[in-house]
Amino acid sequence: MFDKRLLRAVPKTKTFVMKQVMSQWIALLMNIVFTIMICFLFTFLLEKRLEMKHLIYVGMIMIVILSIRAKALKKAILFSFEGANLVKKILRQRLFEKVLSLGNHYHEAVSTSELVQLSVEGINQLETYFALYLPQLFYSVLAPITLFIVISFFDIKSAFILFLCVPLIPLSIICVQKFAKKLLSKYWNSYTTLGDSFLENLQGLTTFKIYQSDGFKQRQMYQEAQNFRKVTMRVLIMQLNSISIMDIVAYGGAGLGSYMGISHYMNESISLFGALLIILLSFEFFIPLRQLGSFFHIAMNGMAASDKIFKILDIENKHQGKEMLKQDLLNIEFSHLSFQYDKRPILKDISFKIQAGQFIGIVGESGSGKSTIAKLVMGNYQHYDGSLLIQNQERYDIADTSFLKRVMYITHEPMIFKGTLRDNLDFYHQYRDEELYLALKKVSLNQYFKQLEGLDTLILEAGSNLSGGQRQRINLARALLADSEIYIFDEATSQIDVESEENIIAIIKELARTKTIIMITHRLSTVTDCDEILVMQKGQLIERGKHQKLMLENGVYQKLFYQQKELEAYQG
Ligand SMILES: Nc1ncnc2c1ncn2[C@@H]1O[C@H](COP(=O)(O)OP(=O)(O)OP(=O)(O)O)[C@@H](O)[C@H]1O
Repeated sequence: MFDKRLLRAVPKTKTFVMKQVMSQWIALLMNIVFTIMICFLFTFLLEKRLEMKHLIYVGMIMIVILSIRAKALKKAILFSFEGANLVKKILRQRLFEKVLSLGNHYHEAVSTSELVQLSVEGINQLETYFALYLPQLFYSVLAPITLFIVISFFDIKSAFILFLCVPLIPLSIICVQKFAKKLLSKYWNSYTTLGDSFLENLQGLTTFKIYQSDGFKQRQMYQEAQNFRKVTMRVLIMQLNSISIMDIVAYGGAGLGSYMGISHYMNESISLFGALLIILLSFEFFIPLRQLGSFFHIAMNGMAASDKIFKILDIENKHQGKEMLKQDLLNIEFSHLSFQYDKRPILKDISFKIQAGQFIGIVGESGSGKSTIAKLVMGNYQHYDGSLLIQNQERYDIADTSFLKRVMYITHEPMIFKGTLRDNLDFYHQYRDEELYLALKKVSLNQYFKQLEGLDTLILEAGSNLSGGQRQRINLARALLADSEIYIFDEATSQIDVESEENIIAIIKELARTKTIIMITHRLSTVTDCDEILVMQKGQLIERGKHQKLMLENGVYQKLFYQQKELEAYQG
């Protein structure tokens, strides 16, 4: 009935649960005393023995009892709130740390939308598990035992019968649990699938509109939404049915208790006071378990989410390199390196060396493995054969923190955030305005932004108020400010206007005088000045050398170069 792993995941929560149970128990004791006082008053009233002094004493005791009860309940709510907050904080932190440890390739293990749904709604649902269900579970054991002891002083038979009925509720919960677990797992799958499609369809809405397939996508999503609705309804039906069974047990049991109290009074085996107490307390007997049943269904939903959360937490971490790089310049050496994605060979026996300060071009047909080379250098993948050395140390042994602050990876998808231009250029607000303007000048954007609000110009989400070229130039200005040792440009000039492309290529060539540059590109005309060009084909390094040398070789590079020249002349 409770998930040990969840408890182990947040051990500190035990204290809050225990404190909450104790507060609820104190409230129950006060309830019992309150009921005894009521029974006392009624008995005296019915037996015509009630006097003013009784009313005053009982009234005073009741005020004290009610104030203690209110305080205990307030404390219980407070502990529940604090415990829930702790659980949410710790679980979200653990998920966040997990994603960080998986690195920038976390989405290969878990989709972003699933992660968002689990860390927001999934963990919220777990709040009910820790704050309501778990304390109620312990309280539901403690409360009937306490009531059993109290009632047994007046009528041991009734106490036993009531006590025997109590396990019927947990039994019905256990019966439902197995079925509910499967159903809730389906519910979460359907929920995250819908979330994935929603996010993807929203992002691709313009593309669907252009291809006039938005109607088709809408129908697909409608179907997924219908599936989600159906499974939600099945969950609700299951919950309602199970609550109805628990109600029958609870009210049936309380009715039985009342009947026992009355019949034992009628055959004079108990006093009027005892009979009244049994009738009133027999309802108390079942309330905690009945409430447990209601919490159980919401908690089950949280438990289903927790299965998914643990699945993410269980993903094997990337090997964390610990070696720190020396201050010396960084050389990169691939030696007989082979790499596979899902057993599909992508790079085959690659060997080359990049000396610090060199300008290297990597070219080749689409899908030949160029970006994979860059990603291996960035440490995104570690399961390669052969070796990849940086300063003569294996890449996977090097601490990312030590390497990544000395290398910059610029792709054709610049990440631009909502905020000011300054926020986008300078995340930590560490540069002076002159430095920021100098970087903007290098990418020919200073005049443009000066006409607007300068560094305070507001940039919309994903840079939607900028052109593709402007976005990439801001990205480049940010990279220039970082003043890294190695710059990797991966198709950084594709998908932008000619003016921006020329500007960026000129900057890269200027940068190549002082930095190590790896330029991955389709456009061979941009790598003619390189110290070495690596030509890739189907995962193999088939040609290498300077432009002039490769042009004399009558190979793939030369062929590609002339093909592109011809195409450019035709377009021009
Ligand atoms: N995450 C991935 N999982 C599985 N296969 C992948 C993954 N990323 C890339 N690939 C495959 O690896 C091969 C090499 O991809 P890579 O991106 O390195 O090629 P590329 O030469 O940079 O291509 P392009 O010039 O089109 O960018 C491709 O066949 C691609 O389908």
